[in-house]
Amino acid sequence: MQSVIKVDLGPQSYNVCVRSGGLDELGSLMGGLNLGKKVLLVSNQSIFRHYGERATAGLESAGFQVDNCILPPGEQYKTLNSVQKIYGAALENRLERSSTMVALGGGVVGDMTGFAAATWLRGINVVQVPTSLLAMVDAAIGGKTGVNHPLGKNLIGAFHQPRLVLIDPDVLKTLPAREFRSAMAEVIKYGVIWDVELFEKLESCKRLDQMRYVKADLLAEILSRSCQAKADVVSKDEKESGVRAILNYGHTIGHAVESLTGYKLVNHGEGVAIGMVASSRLAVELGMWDAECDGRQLDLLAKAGLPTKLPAGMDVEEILKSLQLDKKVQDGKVRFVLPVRLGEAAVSNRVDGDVIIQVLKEML
Ligand SMILES: NC(=O)c1ccc[n+]([C@@H]2O[C@H](COP(=O)([O-])OP(=O)(O)OC[C@H]3O[C@@H](n4cnc5c(N)ncnc54)[C@H](O)[C@@H]3O)[C@@H](O)[C@H]2O)c1
Ligand SMILES: O=C(O)C(=O)C[C@@H](O)[C@H](O)[C@H](O)COP(=O)(O)O
Ligand SMILES: [Zn+2]
Repeated sequence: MQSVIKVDLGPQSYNVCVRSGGLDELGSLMGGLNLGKKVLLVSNQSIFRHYGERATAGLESAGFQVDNCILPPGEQYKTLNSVQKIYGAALENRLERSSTMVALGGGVVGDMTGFAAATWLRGINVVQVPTSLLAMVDAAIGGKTGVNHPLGKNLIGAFHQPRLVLIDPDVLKTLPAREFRSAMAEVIKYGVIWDVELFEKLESCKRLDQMRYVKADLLAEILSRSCQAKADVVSKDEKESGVRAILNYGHTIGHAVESLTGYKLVNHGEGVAIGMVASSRLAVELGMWDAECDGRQLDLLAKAGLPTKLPAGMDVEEILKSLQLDKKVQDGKVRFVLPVRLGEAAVSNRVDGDVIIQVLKEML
């Protein structure tokens, strides 16, 4: 599998390179990009155990001087405290303004490394080497970086575009099944908001809950269509002043569920799946989207093995409070991304609290 997708942002443009076995070529691909000599490779313990040696060897053979910073795995560590550890490693290894941080990992490593790179010395280079399907199709592309606040998801962050995104799909062979399922939420998201053909392809696949049931050609198509959708949207609106907000479909309620469950019980993709079910129902209530499409989305999420109900015991009033921390809130009013028709979504501020409560109660 080999393809290149361009994120078109004028002088800040970069490529998303999809290459089987590409991990070994990390150094040579970075070699032509004027990225300085020093590299800080940031990863987590389990990913580094699998892939750290190969990434380091490739970088060193291309002439880079490599140090590393290994963090504990898990969304609960997506904190300023972990970023402080990256700063510590940057200081210890004397990273310079021309140096580069390389994120080798899932979205958690990617978001934190991107944020550390955005802020260290007021901004140094970052290269994203996503290892989870979710990070490949979404998190590594587009330059949103950041960490969680104990009360809210991604409340601290910056836009900082990578210089290169290198996807080696071969590393997915070690990805746990639950993480494959979570990523399918973001893939289905692209189908609903942007790419109706992708949605229909997913519908035609019998099993979507584990990678081994998905044919290699469909997996390749899922990967490239998703990266293309993300690149298209980001290229139109880098900093979410318009159309980019649709990438937040399912995230308003999803983020609330993630943070209220302590970033442990429900992972990102699962939160997004729950949020997509809720947003779709809200859109039906508002007469914006038909019940048949709502049903098709629900079936697809269920087929992918994703949750479609709120976790037991969740307090609807607490969710409502948490929604106020969403970054799309404008003049104190929560705004939702709602589907309009398959392949199209829009931001709405017409959703009243009582309808949200009704929909959430039905999802308990
Ligand atoms: N910046 C963005 O645009 C954006 C987009 C989507 C999601 N995100 C963020 O990404 C995060 C979720 O990302 P995620 O789902 O990758 O979670 P994650 O980074 O926690 O990775 C999930 C788990 O899979 C493991 N893992 C990753 N790759 C592996 C591999 N190849 N082999 C074995 N294990 C592997 C990780 O160690 C971790 O335990 C959330 O914090 C979310 O907010 C950001
Ligand atoms: O790239 C975007 O824009 C997105 O919204 C993609 C989302 O999948 C992603 O989870 C993002 O981190 C959410 O951003 P936030 O601004 O709601 O924190
Ligand atoms: Zn997301």
